[in-house]
Order: sequence, then C-alpha cells, then structure tokens
Amino acid sequence: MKISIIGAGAMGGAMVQGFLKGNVFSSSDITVSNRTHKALDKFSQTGVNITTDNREAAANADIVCVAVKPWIAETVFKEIKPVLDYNRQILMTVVAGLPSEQITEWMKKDDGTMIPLFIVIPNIAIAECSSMTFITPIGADGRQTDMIKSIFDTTGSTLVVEEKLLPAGTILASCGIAYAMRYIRAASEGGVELGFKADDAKNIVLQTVKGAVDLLMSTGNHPEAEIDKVTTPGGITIRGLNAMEQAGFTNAVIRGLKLK
Ligand SMILES: NC(=O)C1=CN([C@@H]2O[C@H](COP(=O)(O)OP(=O)(O)OC[C@H]3O[C@@H](n4cnc5c(N)ncnc54)[C@H](O)[C@@H]3O)[C@@H](O)[C@H]2O)C=CC1
Ligand SMILES: O=C(O)[C@@H]1CCC=N1
Repeated sequence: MKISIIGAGAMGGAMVQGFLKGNVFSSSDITVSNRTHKALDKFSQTGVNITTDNREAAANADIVCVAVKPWIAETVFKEIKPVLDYNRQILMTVVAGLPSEQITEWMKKDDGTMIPLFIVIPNIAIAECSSMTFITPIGADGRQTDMIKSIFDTTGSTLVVEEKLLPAGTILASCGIAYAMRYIRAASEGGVELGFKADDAKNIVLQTVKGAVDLLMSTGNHPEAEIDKVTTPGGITIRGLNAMEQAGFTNAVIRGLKLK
C-alpha cells in the first residue's frame, strides 16, 4: 500500500516519522510532496520519495493525504483532482476546521461522483507513535474505515467519530498537546525556583507527568481518586492544589479549551 502526503510541514513531517516507525509502510511506499524543496531536505536520509509535483504524488498512491495550511487547501485539492482515480484511491485530509461539505464541493465530479474521503486529526506526537487521532469517514465503506483505522492504530490511539465531534477532538488532543507542554514548562520553571538546574527540573517534571499518565492508564481510575492517595490531611499537597485552584487553574484550562 502506498501513501502520498502533500505538505511536508510540522504535521506532514510528523506523520512520515510515525509511519517510518510503524510496520504498515516501508520507506519506498511513502511519498512526500512540498511546494518548495527546502522542507523536503529533512527526508533525504529516510528513503521516502520526495517531489515538488503534487500531481505526481497524488497519482502514484493508494491514499492521498492533504496536509497543508487551511488557506492553501482549496488550491491543492483542485490541483490534484484531475489525476485522482475515484474508484481506486482514498483521499485523506488532516486540515483542521475544514468541513467535508466544502471538500465535497471542490472534489465532486460533474456527475456527482465523490472519492472516499477521510478527515483525520492526529496530534504532533504521531512522530513518536503516541498520537491521539480522530478519524471521520465521509462516503467510505466499513472495510476502508477499518483499513484507515488500522494504519493510525500503529501510531497511537484512535477514535472514529462523527464529523460534529472533530472540533472538540482537535482542541482537546491536537491543541491539547500544547496545553500539556505549557503545564510542563510552568512546573519546570517552578522547579528552578525551588533550586534545581533547568534540565534537571524539566526531567523531573517529565517523569512525574509520565508517572501520572501511567497510573491513570493502568488503573482506569479518575484523576481525583489518585489525588486522594497523595493528599495527606493537612499536608503540603492539598495546600498546593488549593493555592493553584485559587489562582484559577481548572477554570483557566476549561476557558482555554472553549476558545474558538
Ligand atoms: N501542527 C499540528 O499539530 C496539527 C496540524 N493540523 C493541520 O495540518 C495542516 C498542516 O499544518 P502544519 O503541518 O502545522 O503546517 P506547516 O506550515 O508546518 O506545513 C505545511 C507545509 O505545506 C507546504 N505547502 C504550502 N503550499 C503548498 C502547496 N501548494 N503544495 C504542497 N505543499 C505546500 C509548506 O511549504 C509547508 O511545508 C494544517 O491544515 C493544520 O490544520 C492538524 C492537526 C494538528
Ligand atoms: O492551531 C491550529 O490551528 C492547528 C490545529 C490543531 C493544531 N494546530
């Protein structure tokens, strides 16, 4: 199976890294296309095919994934439309906030035929095969959906959702990774103030966050149940938590998630 990714930026590049670590695609099955050569340089040692010709990339794959910024998407979709085989190929997009209705309007043939389409929203941790990826099939059958899901199952966790849930998933997981990073940064800065060197503080926070994630994943517990085990009555943990809440921690996170 061959995949072409059009747009070799942060997300396109991370997808290639993730796919190279997985066992679905070999490097020669992957083609990356970018308008400029500069963004393709980072793939030169990987064995993937590189090109600046989007049409060439689109014609030579089973799955064609558009991974450019939203304001460039229309140009790219319309550019590749004439070379796509609607009976053989699958079209995929990772463009956030671009509705299927809009893509269908661009891609539908004059006789109304539409290519099977998947809107896929990974996060940047796909590079480490640790993504949370949302998948929405549009006009695809169950076999095609299982196939696309099985690809992204190799790069982390997946959830097949209705399109109306994609904006929420994008915020919680794709933007969410930046929000998690910000907590890590804040805690690291606090660690420096407490007396650790910057690198030590960061590593301590990373291991601590990993520990929290491992505990919740393995027990399936609610975070508050694990917090209860840490908060000694009258102790320093509850004092810290209450001070953070007083400063608006939970409220600030929820407000950030609800911004559009
Ligand atoms: N970065 C992220 O964490 C996530 C990004 N996305 C979506 O992925 C898409 C790409 O985002 P990024 O990778 O962050 O952007 P980016 O700006 O890093 O990458 C876009 C790439 O497309 C290339 N490009 C521009 N015009 C082109 C054309 N006509 N043909 C071929 N390539 C062209 C650019 O040179 C650039 O390398 C966006 O639509 C975004 O909404 C979705 C989920 C998460
Ligand atoms: O910030 C953005 O608009 C994109 C969508 C999700 C992550 N990056």
